[in-house]
Amino acid sequence: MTARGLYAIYDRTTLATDALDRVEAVLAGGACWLQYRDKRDTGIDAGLLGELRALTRTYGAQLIVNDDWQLAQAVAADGVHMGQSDGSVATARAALGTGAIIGVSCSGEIELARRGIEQGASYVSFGRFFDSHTKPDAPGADPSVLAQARALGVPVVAIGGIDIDNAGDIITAGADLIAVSGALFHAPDSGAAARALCALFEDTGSHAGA
Ligand SMILES: Cc1ncc(COP(=O)(O)OP(=O)(O)O)c(N)n1
Ligand SMILES: Cc1ncsc1CCOP(=O)(O)O
Repeated sequence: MTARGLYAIYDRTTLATDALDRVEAVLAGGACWLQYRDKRDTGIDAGLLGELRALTRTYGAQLIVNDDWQLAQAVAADGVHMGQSDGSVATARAALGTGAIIGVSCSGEIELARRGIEQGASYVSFGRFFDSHTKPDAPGADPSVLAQARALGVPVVAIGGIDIDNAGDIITAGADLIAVSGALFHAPDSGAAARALCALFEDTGSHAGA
């Protein structure tokens, strides 16, 4: 499993339609992980999740469900992303098993990352690093936390307002994966945006402190 590259956040909340053509373009453009995030109160769209599962399999990408490990299990996703108020990481790990990807939100706090890993998290996510239209009220983080987090021994994810102009700096600062929503799914050409972000990983081989 690749744990370096583009982690696409498919935020159904901010899209007017399913935009599955954009999902496919982003996966064809090289995204290695895709997260399903939906903060609407419209109930679970099993058909949509089935489409995401099929598309990620076609392109060899990992499917991650935000917030809800039971839903991740029900749709045979590869993992779950858990915020600090989404329940126990240890419980999710026990239910999903050792092979599941489990991520935890750490804002800008290395101590949250340590605690998440102790409980079974397999990656840690920091941010928001820049202004985000998707989640404007997310707490901010300083990029220096990414270099610190590399010592923890799990993939380090960066999120929040990342786009083609700032992603290189965030990768250089220590991110293994850049989690991106708006700059992919609200771009004029989602496939071109994905290809450009993925290409940064070829150009940016080394990390701060590595
Ligand atoms: C990769 C990644 N990192 C952080 C978040 C934020 O998750 P959470 O804290 O659960 O907040 P919401 O996304 O639920 O608003 C994420 N989704 N993905
Ligand atoms: C879910 C989330 N958590 C912190 S920032 C963010 C939004 C990411 O989306 P964008 O790439 O559009 O800022």
